[in-house]
Parts: sequence; structure tokens; C-alpha cells
Amino acid sequence: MVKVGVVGATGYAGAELVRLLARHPQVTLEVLTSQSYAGKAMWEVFPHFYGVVENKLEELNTAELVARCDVIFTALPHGHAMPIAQEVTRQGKKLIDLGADFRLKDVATYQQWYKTEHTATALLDGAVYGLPELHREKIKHSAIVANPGCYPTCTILGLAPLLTNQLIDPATIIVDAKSGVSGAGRGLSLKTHFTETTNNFQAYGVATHRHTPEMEQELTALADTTITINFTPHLTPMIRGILSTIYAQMTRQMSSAELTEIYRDFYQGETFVRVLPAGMYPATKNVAGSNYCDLSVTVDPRTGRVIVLSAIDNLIKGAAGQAVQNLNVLLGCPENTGLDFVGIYP
Ligand SMILES: NC(=O)C1=CN([C@@H]2O[C@H](COP(=O)(O)OP(=O)(O)OC[C@H]3O[C@@H](n4cnc5c(N)ncnc54)[C@H](OP(=O)(O)O)[C@@H]3O)[C@@H](O)[C@H]2O)C=CC1
Ligand SMILES: CC(=O)N[C@@H](CCC(=O)OP(=O)(O)O)C(=O)O
Repeated sequence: MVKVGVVGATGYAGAELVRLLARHPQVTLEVLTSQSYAGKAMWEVFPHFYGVVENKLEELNTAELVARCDVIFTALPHGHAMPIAQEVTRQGKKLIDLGADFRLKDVATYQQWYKTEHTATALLDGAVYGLPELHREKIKHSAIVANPGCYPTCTILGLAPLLTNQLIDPATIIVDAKSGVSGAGRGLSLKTHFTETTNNFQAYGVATHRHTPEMEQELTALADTTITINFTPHLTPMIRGILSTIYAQMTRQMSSAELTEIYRDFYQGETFVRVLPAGMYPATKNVAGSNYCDLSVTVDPRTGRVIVLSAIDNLIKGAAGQAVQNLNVLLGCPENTGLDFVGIYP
């Protein structure tokens, strides 16, 4: 059995990770940490774990945590995974970081967008962007896996076949994305409280969201040419889910059916990417509670633009499920181990 630690087990992403890892056949939950609830049982904070997860929440002691575990997951605000990563590499263990600390390869870009000094820059080169559908081989051999952000997961999977096959003008990409409120985490804030979010639908981070450089980095690598995008996230009054609607100008004429075939070829053999048949469109309800990313692709012959729809559960394929998928890649076990379920409907 592989001993794992979850740092930040009491956040939405961390708790979802604990739920998945508790039923993973190759894993023992060795350490769960919390800064606010140390000393309490996990089920005292989250009663849905009563009778299932017996672990007590512990204060973070980095050296001891790393010594006790084979794989460490960090589900912390950005900036906090860096010292843990240093210790993980010192002790020759593995880290899967659900935050943003190792996603951006360029230090100046990280510091500009996150307004935080990067204190583990020597580790950036060795870290791999943990989108298994694109970087599986590198993930297998990496000590640090940077689990992607939720919007980037949804968007990059939606655009990868188009850019790899040079089917769109890369200067014309527009990403219009909507997220449920759990994407903002469990901490209390004006932005996420009930009366602000219910019966409301609003954009935020317009032209300034931190996921923009992350998407641009990965899309640029796929296209082999510098890509800048327009990305507008929106908050919707639901708990889970992201739907990205992505537009771009096609560089050659093609029908929706032909393009759908290209997507099917690109994602052939991928358990967690479902390219929907003509006439079916992704919806957050169809992926909620599962590790799937559902995609549809439609060409509008009047404008020559393609419209990609991409849906995920932000807490699963956008965070905890993808982290478990990355663990499975590291362990060399089937990627759907511990993730072999469909979503919850309705
Ligand atoms: N929510 C989502 O959909 C997604 C989240 N992520 C990323 O995952 C990470 C966790 O997000 P999420 O679960 O939503 O956040 P939450 O706010 O729900 O949880 C944050 C966690 O970090 C701990 N924490 C907060 N501040 C500190 C600190 N100063 N020192 C140590 N621990 C701290 C909290 O501990 P305690 O409860 O003990 O105070 C809690 O366990 C973030 O980097 C986020 O960006 C990535 C993709 C999607
Ligand atoms: C609805 C909402 O607020 N969503 C979050 C997405 C969080 C996420 O994916 O986290 P990282 O910080 O790890 O990139 C946001 O827009 O910041």
C-alpha cells in the first residue's frame, strides 16, 4: 500500500481528495493536516466521513509528514506548497500540488500574476504540468506534479485537438467560462455568500484572471506559436461544475461531423474525455461527481468559427479527481483506479 498525506484536508479540494483516496485500493491515508482543526477527527469537521475516515487532523510538520508518506498532496492556497516541495525532493518522495505554485514555468509570470515571491525556483524545471491526457509520459517520472487549475483543465482539453492539428487561427481564441461557487473554496467571503450568489450571474476577473497565463503557457506549447487569449470567467449559482464555451476562427472549411471525428481520434483511449455525438452538448450536471470532461465541437458555416463546449466538475476533473488520476500515472496502475464511477444525477 502507498502511504499518502493530504495537506489542507479541510478545504473543498482536500476533502474531496480524502473522499476519493479513502476508497482507493492501493492507498493508505497516513496523514491529514489542517491549520484550523488540528486535533479533531476528520469526521468531526465533515460528518459525511463518519464511520469511514478515522484519521485525526494533524498540524503540519513538514519533515515528519514527508518522512511518513510516499506521496504528498498539497491542497493549500498558492505560495504554501513551495517549502513542502523542497522537503519532498530532499527526501526523494513525490508531490502532487493542487495549487498554482508549480504550474507556471516562468518565475516572473508567476510573481506578476500571483503577487507572491517564488521561493523554490530550482524545482520548477523538474515539475510537470499534470494534465495526464497531454503529459502522461513526463508525469510518470516526475517528483513534482503541478495539478492544473480547473478552468485550464476544461479549456485546454477543449482546444488541444484544434491547435495540435493547426485547424484554427490561434489569435482568435475566446474562452467564456462559468463556474460553480465551490471553485472559490470553503473560506467565507462576500463574493461567495448566499445572497450574493443566489439569483445572480456575474463575470469576475475580466481580463485579469490568474488562469490566463496558465492556459496560454499550455496552448502555446501545443500550437508551437505564442498564444494570447481572451478569457472571461463567470460565477453561477450552482455548487459544482464548469462549462467553457470556446470560440475560434477555423483556418479551413470543415463540417462539425468531420471535426468531431478528429476529436475522437485525438482522445481515442482516453477514459476521462468523452467526445459527445452530434446533437449532444456538455452540461455540468452530466459530469458532476465524476472525473469526466465532456466535449462537443460545432462549426458554424455562416461565420467559419468553431464552438467548443467543455464541461467538468471543478472539484473532480478540475482538482481532486485529476490529482488521483496523476497518482495512478505515478504508480503505474490503471488511470481509473479509484475513479471508476459516473456522476450524480439529478
Ligand atoms: N475549489 C476548487 O474547485 C479548486 C481548487 N484548487 C486549488 O486547490 C487549493 C485548495 O483550494 P480549496 O480547497 O478550494 O480551498 P479552501 O479554502 O476550501 O481550503 C483551503 C485549505 O488550505 C488550508 N489553509 C488555508 N490557509 C492556510 C495557511 N495560511 N496555512 C496552511 N493551510 C492553510 C485550509 O486549512 P483550514 O481549513 O485548517 O483552515 C484548508 O484546508 C488552492 O490552491 C486552490 O486554488 C484547484 C482547482 C480547483
Ligand atoms: C469560482 C472561483 O472562484 N474559482 C476559482 C478557481 C480556483 C482554482 O482553480 O484554483 P487555483 O488558484 O488553484 O488555480 C477562481 O476563479 O480563482
